[in-house]
Amino acid sequence: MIAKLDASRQESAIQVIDISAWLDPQATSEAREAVIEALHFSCRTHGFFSLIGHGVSLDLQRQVLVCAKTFFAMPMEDKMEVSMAKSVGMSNRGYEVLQGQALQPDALPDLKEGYFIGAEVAAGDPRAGKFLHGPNMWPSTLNESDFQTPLMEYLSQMTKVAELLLEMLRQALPKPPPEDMFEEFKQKPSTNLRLLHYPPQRSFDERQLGAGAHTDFGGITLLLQQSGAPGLEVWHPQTSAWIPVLAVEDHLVVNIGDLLNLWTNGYFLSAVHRVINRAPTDRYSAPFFYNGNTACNFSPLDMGFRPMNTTVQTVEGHILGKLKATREKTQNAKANPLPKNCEVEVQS
Ligand SMILES: O=C(O)CCC(=O)C(=O)O
Ligand SMILES: [Fe+2]
Repeated sequence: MIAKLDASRQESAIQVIDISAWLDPQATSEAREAVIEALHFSCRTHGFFSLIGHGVSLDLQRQVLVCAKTFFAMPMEDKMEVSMAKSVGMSNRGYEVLQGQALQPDALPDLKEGYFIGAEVAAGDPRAGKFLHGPNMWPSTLNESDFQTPLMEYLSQMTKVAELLLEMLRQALPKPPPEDMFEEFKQKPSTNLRLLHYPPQRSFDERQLGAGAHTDFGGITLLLQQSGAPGLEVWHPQTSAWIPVLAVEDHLVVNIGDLLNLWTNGYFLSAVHRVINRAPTDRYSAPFFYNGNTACNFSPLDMGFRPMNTTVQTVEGHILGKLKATREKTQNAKANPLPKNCEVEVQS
């Protein structure tokens, strides 16, 4: 059952956090401490916040959204030239067709199409083809300087912002763990950028969403939204309400993924979220996922507030386990098919 949007929360309780004090060598320790406190609050209440003062130029952010519009406006044959089916092994690169993903097992396939790139791992590298590692696939019809260059520059800048956030999040923990907590995790990290396009939603079927309700499996996500084109909603279990997240220019929406939730033994929240494009116009967004070194071992920290789960696993094992569980739920949902007029084939 999909709950109704809570209109009284239109202003959104998702906090705006300005981290410029962490990029300014002249900033006072009080100013830096205030940022840590704000992060602590947001990661304990929603696991979501809206980031400003991140140092990424507005021009580059706009270029990324232009890249998304340009890519999705191409003829289908040009998009299929870089179809994900052609990507190396489990690298997860390239184009995913509309309704090619079903993030919510009991809903219809997502009303979105996507194009995925990540940290470049050459075909000859021993990691190529392993989960989330491999060469990017660039459409031959687009100019390198207009497409590949800004996207790779953005990926690189997002990686730096994510790593700065990790350090701040470490300091936001009540008993800050050792400084090297994320050292191995940050070595050759798996990073992914997705360009997404959500056409206007015309279906009145409540199981039709742009992106079904889900949590992100990795470490941390930084989302660029087209300003004035909202659609992202965060589930707030305490009030059983979907909180809309505003789409404001220069704001990057950050959320904690399941990996950091588990690593902090549940201290930082990984919130369920979804997207519905209720507007009559197209919506474009670009989430960046920082999954860290997929071979890195981690086990939950003792936060002193709930029983410990001491299982040690790799980042890859964790994410693949999450994917497997979602696939199994989807299979179960398929075993109880939807009414005929709602059936849509899920493509993998
Ligand atoms: O497009 C958005 O606003 C969010 C997408 C998202 O949650 C995801 O890709 O994990
Ligand atoms: Fe997500």
